[in-house]
Amino acid sequence: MLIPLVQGIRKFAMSAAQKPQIVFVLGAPGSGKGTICKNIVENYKFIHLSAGDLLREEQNTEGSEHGDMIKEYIKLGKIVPVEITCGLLKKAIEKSGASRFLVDGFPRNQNNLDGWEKVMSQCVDVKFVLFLDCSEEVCTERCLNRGAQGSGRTDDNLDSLKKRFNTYSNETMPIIKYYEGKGMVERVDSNRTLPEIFEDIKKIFTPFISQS
Ligand SMILES: Nc1ncnc2c1ncn2[C@@H]1O[C@H](COP(=O)(O)OP(=O)(O)OP(=O)(O)O)[C@@H](O)[C@H]1O
Ligand SMILES: Nc1ccn([C@@H]2O[C@H](COP(=O)(O)O)[C@@H](O)[C@H]2O)c(=O)n1
Repeated sequence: MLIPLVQGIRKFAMSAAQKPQIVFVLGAPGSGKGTICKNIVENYKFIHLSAGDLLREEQNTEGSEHGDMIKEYIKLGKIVPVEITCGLLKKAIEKSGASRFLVDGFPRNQNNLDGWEKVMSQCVDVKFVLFLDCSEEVCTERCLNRGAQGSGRTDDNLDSLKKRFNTYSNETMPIIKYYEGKGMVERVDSNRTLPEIFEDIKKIFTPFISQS
């Protein structure tokens, strides 16, 4: 049975001023989402929630009814149904009780977005999308290096990466464009070195924190 998303929603209902603030972090596989989120957490008061990490954790949880399905989806670079992913995110947000979250790798497709809006839009405040824009060539090299360095990920190989990039272009880019249309995207060129990227991150997050 899928995790019931509405479970506990009453407990989670809050006044507008108290709603947790969410920044979505999107970009191609290997664009640096996890690395840059870590840097943001070190410098600003955010909790980092990676949808991919939560799914990998669920996949490895003994007795999980979704484990086998998640394993298959990850290897094929396919997007897991939102009931599972949003359920994991919601549970982590509620459990943390923090006020600011970086939600990394979500929403990845229209199903993710619809499921999130249905269940979360009343309880949280999505502030903007941090879009890490990076070429496929650079991203592929980074993921293959990560695999060679022993990431242990089943999808850091050329075959899975091709599929992950197809999913990114066909399903995730339209979501980024949707948020762009709403004037909610902060784009950072993440082909560059980490110090260069962190300079841009500072320019986005310092004013955001001081205004919010
Ligand atoms: N700007 C950068 N320059 C060089 N290497 C980088 C840079 N950013 C990230 N890396 C390295 O590239 C690899 C992928 O980075 P990271 O895991 O942060 O990407 P990601 O977008 O979270 O990937 P995924 O979507 O596959 O989980 C890591 O090994 C990381 O150390
Ligand atoms: N919203 C999401 C996020 C991730 N997945 C699956 O996990 C894989 C790895 O994600 P990373 O963010 O760690 O690269 C991804 O390719 C998907 O299979 C998902 O289904 N939904």
